[in-house]
Amino acid sequence: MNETKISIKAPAKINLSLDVLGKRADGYHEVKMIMTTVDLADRVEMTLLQEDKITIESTGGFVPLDHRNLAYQAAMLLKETFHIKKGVAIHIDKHIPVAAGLAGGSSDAAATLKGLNHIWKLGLSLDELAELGAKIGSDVSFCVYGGTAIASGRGEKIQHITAPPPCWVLLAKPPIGVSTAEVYRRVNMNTVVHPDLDGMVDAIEDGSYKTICNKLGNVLESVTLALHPEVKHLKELMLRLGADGVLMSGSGPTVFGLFQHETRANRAYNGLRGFCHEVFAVRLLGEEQEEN
Ligand SMILES: C[C@@](CO)(OP(=O)(O)O)[C@H](O)COP(=O)(O)OP(=O)(O)OC[C@H]1O[C@@H](n2ccc(N)nc2=O)[C@H](O)[C@@H]1O
Ligand SMILES: Nc1ncnc2c1ncn2[C@@H]1O[C@H](COP(=O)(O)OP(=O)(O)O)[C@@H](O)[C@H]1O
Repeated sequence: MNETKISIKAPAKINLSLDVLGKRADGYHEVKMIMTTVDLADRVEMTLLQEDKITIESTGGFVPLDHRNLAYQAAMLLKETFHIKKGVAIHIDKHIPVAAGLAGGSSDAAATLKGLNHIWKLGLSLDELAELGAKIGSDVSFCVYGGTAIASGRGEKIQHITAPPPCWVLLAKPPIGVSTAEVYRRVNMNTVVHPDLDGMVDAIEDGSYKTICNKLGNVLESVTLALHPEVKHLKELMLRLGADGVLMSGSGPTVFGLFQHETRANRAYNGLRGFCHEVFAVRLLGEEQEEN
C-alpha cells in the first residue's frame, strides 16, 4: 500500500538536570543534561504532494509558517540531502507552549524527520535521523528518540538511560519570552554551581523518586531568574501548592513541579490556573514511544 499521509506525536521534554561545562570555540556551550519526555505533545501530520513544495499550517500557537519553522527546515534538509523532488504539506496541531524551554519546535522537527522518512521511503535509522536533526538544532537529536537520556556535546550526543519512576508533572509557563542564546551568553563559568548530575542518574536508576526530587538542578535557572523574578515566584508558589520538587526547564521560562499523586497534582493545577494562563498537569512519559 502506498501511504500518502502520516501523523506523528511530538512530545515536549523537560531537563531534570542541566549542567554547562564550558564555552566552545564555535559559540555553543558544552553541556551535560538529563532529558525526559512528558505527555504534552504536538501532532504533526504530513501529506505527500506531487508538486515540489513544502507548506506549513499550524493551529493553536504563534509559530512562523515559512522557512523559519523547524518542521519546514527538517523537510528541506531531507529534500536537499536526498535530492527529493516531491513535496509535503505539513500540519502542526500545536499544544506545547512556544519558546518555553520545552523543545516544542525541536520535537516538531524530529516528528517531521520520522514521518517523511516513512512516506518518502528513505529507509533511515533513528541514529541517522538524529544525526541529521543536529543540523537543525541542539535538542532535535534527543527528540528523535524521546524517552530518557543523558545529552552531551552541545546536546546532540545521546546516551539512553532507564526511565524515572512514573509521576505527575505540572508545567506552568509565565507570559514572558526568553532567548535561549541570551541565557547561555549570560552564564558565568566562574560562578556556576554545578548540579549533581551523576547523583541524578543514580537516583533514576535506583527508581528513587524522593532523591530525584532532591537532585533537580539547572545551571541556566539562576540566569533566567535574575532576568525574570516572576519565574522565582512561580517556583515558590508551586512548592507551596505541594510539589515534591520544582525546577525551570531548559532556558525557561516554564517551571515544572513533580508530584507522586494525581489528586495533589490536580489540586495544584487548579491553584495555579488563577496565576498563569498556560498550565498543564501531565504524566512523565520517560520511555521511548511508538511513532504514532
Ligand atoms: C537550553 C536547552 C536545554 O535542553 O533547551 P531549550 O530551553 O531551548 O528548550 C537547549 O540546550 C537549547 O537547544 P536548542 O533550542 O535546540 O538550541 P539551538 O537552536 O541549537 O541554539 C540556540 C542558541 O543557543 C545557544 N546554545 C545552544 C545550545 C548549546 N549547547 N550552547 C549554546 O550556547 C547558542 O547561542 C545557539 O545559537
Ligand atoms: N514548529 C515550531 N514550533 C514552535 N516554535 C517554532 C517552530 N518552528 C520554529 N519555531 C521558533 O523556534 C523558537 C523556539 O521555540 P520552541 O522550540 O518552542 O522553544 P524552546 O527552544 O524554548 O524549547 C521560537 O522562537 C519559535 O518562533
